[in-house]
Amino acid sequence: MDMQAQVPQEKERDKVLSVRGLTVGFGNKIVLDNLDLDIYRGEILGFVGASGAGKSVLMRTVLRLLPRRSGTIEILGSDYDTVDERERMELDTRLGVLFQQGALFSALTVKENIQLPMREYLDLPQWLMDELAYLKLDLVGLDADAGDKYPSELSGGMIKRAALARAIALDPDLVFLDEPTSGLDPIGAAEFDELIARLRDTLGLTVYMVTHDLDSLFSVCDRIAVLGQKRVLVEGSLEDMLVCDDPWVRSYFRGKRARSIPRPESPATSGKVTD
Ligand SMILES: Nc1ncnc2c1ncn2[C@@H]1O[C@H](COP(=O)(O)OP(=O)(O)OP(=O)(O)O)[C@@H](O)[C@H]1O
Repeated sequence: MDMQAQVPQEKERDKVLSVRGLTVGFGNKIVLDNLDLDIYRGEILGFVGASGAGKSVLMRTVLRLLPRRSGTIEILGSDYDTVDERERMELDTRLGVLFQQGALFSALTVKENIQLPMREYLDLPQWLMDELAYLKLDLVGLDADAGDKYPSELSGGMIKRAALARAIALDPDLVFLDEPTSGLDPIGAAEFDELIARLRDTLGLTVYMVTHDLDSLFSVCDRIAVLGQKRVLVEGSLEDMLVCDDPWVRSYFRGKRARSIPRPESPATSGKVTD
């Protein structure tokens, strides 16, 4: 038998999220119109776009926090609309989220915040949830002591790390990070970027990162998608962004702010601008 014939020459990359024809609006205002987006396993996707373009709306819609007018959303190959309630809960556990302000509950300790998703979705004894919470704290570079503190007792950087620990509480496949480095000083932001890259490497996480932070885009993102004109206007590598002729992309990646950031050696092909 010809074994060669059984091995696909080019296996399609594993999609963790696939959005097709997504339209979202509020009243008369359409924010996203017929948008398509894929995220592949193990990548860090940086998602950028002008303020008000709809980055948060897209993230919240994918998380089912906002209704959509049309379109399909597949998580790990399953369509939310066609699975039953049990499978939907299972899919929810495969996603982790870090909202922009950290969004920890102020009346709960860090450990209790991390354990919230465990209480909601799993049925585990307290001692095991404690062990897991300490494991997550360690993974995000926080000491065990931080577990007993309240959010108000933490620095901004520690709050981000604690919120990340909660986002990975259920060992998700895909984490959504909404401007994770906003409010951090450049060193804190660079350390947080390194942490995200490390978690991707050690846990095999896939990361969807909404960001305005050019340093993050230049240092940790494998692929960049730009939201504009109510859809994904252009997607590709950083090199693709640097040679893209769209005016917003050009001023964002090649404007004054970007000048001090080291450029890759050789820009490759032009970014894929979608119709
Ligand atoms: N719940 C809502 N009701 C009505 N309009 C909304 C709602 N949420 C968002 N919008 C509108 O949708 C548009 C996109 O908002 P969104 O917050 O997604 O932008 P963004 O790209 O995340 O911006 P930024 O970078 O400033 O955070 C804005 O015009 C906003 O006013």
